[in-house]
Amino acid sequence: MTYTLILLRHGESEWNEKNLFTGWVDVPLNDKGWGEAKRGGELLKEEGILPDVLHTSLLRRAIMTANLALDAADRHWIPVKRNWRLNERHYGDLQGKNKAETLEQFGEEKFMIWRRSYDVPPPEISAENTYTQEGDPRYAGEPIPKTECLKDVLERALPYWESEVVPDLKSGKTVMVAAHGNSLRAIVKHLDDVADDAIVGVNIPTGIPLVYHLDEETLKPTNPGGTYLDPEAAAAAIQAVANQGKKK
Ligand SMILES: O=C(O)[C@@H](CO)OP(=O)(O)O
Repeated sequence: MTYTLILLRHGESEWNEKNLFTGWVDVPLNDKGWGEAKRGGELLKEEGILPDVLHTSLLRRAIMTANLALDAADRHWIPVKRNWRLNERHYGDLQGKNKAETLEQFGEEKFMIWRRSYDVPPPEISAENTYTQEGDPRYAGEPIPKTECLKDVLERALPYWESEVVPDLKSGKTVMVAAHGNSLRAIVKHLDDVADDAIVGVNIPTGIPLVYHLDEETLKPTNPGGTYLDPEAAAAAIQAVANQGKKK
């Protein structure tokens, strides 16, 4: 027997469109993102892969994507758990900065290390930065990072995975996790045992459900890498995410 897990990255956001580093900044979906989210839900319905429980981050682009997708799949009524541990990677001082301009300013090597390396975080955000999350009530009593590398994201996402997601999977529920490019890369790294230096090449497209079937004993995928419900669209979108530094 296998358990079913659906990973869904939020649809395109206003800052994805503007090519800005986003991180914990709570930006809304754009019109394209709304469409992607609905389409994601339609794909779930067409394939008959229907979530029984939803886990989301505390950011509206993931929350709205899940709402729109579940509505399209007639699963708007399922229980929801939200947690900051599923938030996007905190992008430190890069939050709000243009990706192409950052690449130009610092060069491709540093840009790629900050963006995709496993264990090198971008520079820390200062308390005066407009895009700090200090004082945001949704994080009251929680440690707000000043920056994070993917390793940090994995270390804070894993306790939530183990304590909240795994029990839902083990109870036989089809679990949907609606989150972000880098928090989902962390989960994919964990599931697929992706090596630290290979995770640099993993990009997650917006709004296309990625379905994993997990062995009931090991919780490891019987379909390594997962299965995108629209593989053609996913391949094109993965390339677009990889190229993001290159467009203004
Ligand atoms: O800006 C961000 O927060 C993330 C996801 O959109 O970007 P990147 O793909 O560059 O890590």
